[in-house]
Amino acid sequence: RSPLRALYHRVCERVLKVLRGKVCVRRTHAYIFCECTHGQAESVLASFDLYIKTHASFSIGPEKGVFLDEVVRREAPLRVLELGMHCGYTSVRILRLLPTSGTLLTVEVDPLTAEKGEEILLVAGFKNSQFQVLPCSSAEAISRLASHLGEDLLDLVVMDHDPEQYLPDLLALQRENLLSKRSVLILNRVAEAGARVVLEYLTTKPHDYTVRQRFKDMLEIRCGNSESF
Ligand SMILES: C[S@@+](CC[C@H](N)C(=O)[O-])C[C@H]1O[C@@H](n2cnc3c(N)ncnc32)[C@H](O)[C@@H]1O
Repeated sequence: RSPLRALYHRVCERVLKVLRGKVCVRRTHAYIFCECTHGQAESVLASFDLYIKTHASFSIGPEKGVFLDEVVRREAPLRVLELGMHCGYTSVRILRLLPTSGTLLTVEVDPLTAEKGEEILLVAGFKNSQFQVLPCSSAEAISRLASHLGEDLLDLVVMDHDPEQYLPDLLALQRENLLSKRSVLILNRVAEAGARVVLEYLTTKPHDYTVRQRFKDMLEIRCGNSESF
């Protein structure tokens, strides 16, 4: 495709995105459900990636997705908590890379979104033994988490729900003793004003948290200082 034609396509995609307006959970779900090959996680992700070119979306998208993939591959986490599932894009990315005995607990406050997101995880071919959707607020989910995890601790926590909740939820995870010195946190949308307090907090705790890497407005944070890596 010539550079001029590629530019024309990008402009058309942008225009369509603006004309179609706000993020719509039902529309996203219907598109993915119809376009993807059922049972194939990669096809579900490809459909999401196509959809977000021409529709408003909350999905982290393929670039930050690759950053997240790299962390999941490296850490091979057994217990993962995701706060803010939305339609399940990030959940599918994580689930497809988990070790066989790995499980994902994913939290979504909006009941309709939680239902539609769960359907997408099933469409992608994952089983209820691999994931659980908690249709409640992050605060409620964290207060009940110990009963889901038993003796286990969280290896990976992905926060992409409400940046104003990142700090209260991190403090709640600490209070409930759900994190270890090897836990990894991924925080998305840290450029938003609401995330400022959590970033300030992290800088006051250099022995407890280390920012390991950043991609755009997504951060990887390791619990513990760099000597414990
Ligand atoms: C930006 S979207 C997440 C997108 C997702 N990471 C992806 O890539 O598909 C944020 C989601 O978090 C949910 N949410 C917002 N506040 C929440 C809270 N306090 N607890 C749980 N979910 C919340 C919203 O309803 C929304 O679906």
